Amino acid sequence: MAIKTLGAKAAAALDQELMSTGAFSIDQLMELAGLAVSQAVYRVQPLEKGPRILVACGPGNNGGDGLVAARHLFYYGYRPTIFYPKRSKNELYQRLAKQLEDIDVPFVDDFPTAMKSTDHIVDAIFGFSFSGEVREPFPDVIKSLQETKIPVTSVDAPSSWDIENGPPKTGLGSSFMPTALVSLTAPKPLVNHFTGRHFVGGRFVSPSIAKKYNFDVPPYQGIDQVVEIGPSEQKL
Ligand SMILES: NC(=O)C1=CN([C@@H]2O[C@H](COP(=O)(O)OP(=O)(O)OC[C@H]3O[C@@H](n4cnc5c(N)ncnc54)[C@H](O)[C@@H]3O)[C@@H](O)[C@H]2O)[C@H](O)CC1
Ligand SMILES: [K+]
Repeated sequence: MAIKTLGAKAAAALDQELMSTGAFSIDQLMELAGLAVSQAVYRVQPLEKGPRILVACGPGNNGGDGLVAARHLFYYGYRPTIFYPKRSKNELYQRLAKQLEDIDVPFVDDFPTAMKSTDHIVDAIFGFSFSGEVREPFPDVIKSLQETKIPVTSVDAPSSWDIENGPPKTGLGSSFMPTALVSLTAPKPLVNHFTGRHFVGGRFVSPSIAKKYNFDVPPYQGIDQVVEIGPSEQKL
């Protein structure tokens, strides 16, 4: 089965549709997206492989997914730490951060130092609204992600990759290949350049919406919020 992809504009339109005619709130979508990410991390980084998870959060909804995933991971028994250098004033993100502070999940300012004592990294910096050159304060973070040997799970997109065209041809991000990627709702065209473990999550898309946007709802099993897509299915 070949997987169909969803471009950046279509992904944003689909999000809007879920929140308008679909009657979902952003909180609901983000909670389900973050839950899916936490389940993918549980598979890539089982607790016995090390419980310390550093979650790098960007300023938008991709970062919000990271905050939600960190909370679920805490309740699974992991020890998350949050790097969240550009905190949004939006009330939703403030509540997500407070929920983590209330369970004593640490927020750190120094990413390279935090990397020295983690077993896994979640890249929730940029998702489908990323474009152009990476701006401050994130270039150093992307550089660290592309150089590290610590496994990285990226949320929706490897941060710094172009949503349609994948990694930059040269320079920052050009050799960033995360261990795992969790595509939310549907894979974006960048997956054609991705060679790691690929999960699809976001088990809230109705059959009619999937049909309208011309992608397949993956075969979720049981109570799973993610499906791992095999290499043969990656090829378009
Ligand atoms: N469909 C779903 O299943 C859901 C997906 N969700 C997640 O939401 C993101 C998309 O969120 P959005 O807020 O639109 O944008 P991003 O988080 O990707 O980034 C926007 C943020 O980043 C800044 N920015 C953009 N480009 C740059 C740059 N070159 N340098 C620095 N900063 C940049 C921009 O200014 C914004 O502040 C999607 O991928 C999913 O992860 C939702 O949770 C809902 C359900
Ligand atoms: K990301």
